[in-house]
Amino acid sequence: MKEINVKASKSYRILIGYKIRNEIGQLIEPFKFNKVAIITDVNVAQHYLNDVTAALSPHVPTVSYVIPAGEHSKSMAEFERIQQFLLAEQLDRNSAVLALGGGVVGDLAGFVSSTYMRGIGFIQMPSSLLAHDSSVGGKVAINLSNVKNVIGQFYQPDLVIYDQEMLTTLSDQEFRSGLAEVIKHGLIDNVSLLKELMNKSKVSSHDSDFAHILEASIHVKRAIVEHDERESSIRQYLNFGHTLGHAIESVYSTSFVTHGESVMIGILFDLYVSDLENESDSQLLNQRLVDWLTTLGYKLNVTNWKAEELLTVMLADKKNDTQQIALILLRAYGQPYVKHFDYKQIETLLNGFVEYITQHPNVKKLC
Ligand SMILES: NC(=O)c1ccc[n+]([C@@H]2O[C@H](COP(=O)([O-])OP(=O)(O)OC[C@H]3O[C@@H](n4cnc5c(N)ncnc54)[C@H](O)[C@@H]3O)[C@@H](O)[C@H]2O)c1
Ligand SMILES: O=C(O)C(=O)C[C@@H](O)[C@H](O)[C@H](O)COP(=O)(O)O
Ligand SMILES: [Zn+2]
Repeated sequence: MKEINVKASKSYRILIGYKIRNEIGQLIEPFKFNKVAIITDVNVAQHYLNDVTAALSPHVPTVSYVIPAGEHSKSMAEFERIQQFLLAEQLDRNSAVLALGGGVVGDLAGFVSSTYMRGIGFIQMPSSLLAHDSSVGGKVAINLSNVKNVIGQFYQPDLVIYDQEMLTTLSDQEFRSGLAEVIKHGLIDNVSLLKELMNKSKVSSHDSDFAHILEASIHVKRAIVEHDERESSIRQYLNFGHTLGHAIESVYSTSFVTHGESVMIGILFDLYVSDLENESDSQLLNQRLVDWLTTLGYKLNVTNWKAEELLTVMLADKKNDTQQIALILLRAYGQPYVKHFDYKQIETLLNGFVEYITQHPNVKKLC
């Protein structure tokens, strides 16, 4: 079992290993919770709820609540239903919520645990690759209207338990979604991780170097969170690709686009703008990068660019200041900075990007 320690306002351990879901009972014993409510979604429940319940219940009274899978569960309605459940099950301040699932379950269950009785115990058991990002750092949230994560908190977990075996049941599309955040971490902070990834035409959880890649990616997140837990400065870099990415995720939500796939297009947009700002001959957004991402299966264009709707959503981004839209840009790989633009500038940049990406013959359309 590997261990990574996060030193934030609350310090906690991230434990990573094969089949460690079966050890969850012993692992949470030191916390002496009087009851644990497992929150999971239907897909994850089908694979892993029995195992986790069986491992927990000899150690602590355990109840479970299963939500529908998908982003629409990060809602006020689902938030309220879980709060009602905790109340009915008589959880108290010595109890804990255990999020067994991907980023949706983690964000929602984390927000519930941060608000129920003004905050109870919170254990993260990430089940998707993407959740190597979402389970670390304490951002918990739900969506409102079409704006992502607009109601939320910074609420660090007590413990993160990452059973790598659970990644083997992820679909290719969901794996690719999570890999986008790994590539993001490489681009903003760890160029040797990026180089290692770019030498591969396929990334799989069965790869011999996968554990190393996963840990390197978690370390990027850990280090940034430790430095700026509440996003007053460099934590914004973790939002690389997310200004447009979140807008794509919201505007095309009925087309089953994942978070990571949307963010990957947002990353290309941020690189496109970076190149314009840098005025250098070497292009960060280049044919090699586009070809590599296409080989990995990313679809980097959309059929019908709804520029006005995307811009409206971008205007509600949490990084904005007085209607100035923030983008995370790179001076070079591994050298991020933040720059604000007005609506008209972003509109022009987006039109230019659409023209650029549409010229690439092999680029597929996400939706
Ligand atoms: N809090 C943060 O710091 C942070 C970071 C990144 C993303 N996010 C949020 O995370 C969410 C995306 O997370 P996600 O991609 O994990 O989505 P998700 O939780 O919806 O999981 C993706 C899909 O995979 C299924 N799944 C999960 N684990 C599985 C497994 N082991 N086997 C089979 N199926 C499995 C789920 O049921 C779901 O259908 C978005 O809402 C995003 O905003 C939050
Ligand atoms: O942890 C962070 O900080 C991030 O920005 C990580 C992102 O990958 C993640 O999608 C996060 O949920 C975005 O947060 P938001 O504050 O932009 O809603
Ligand atoms: Zn993200």
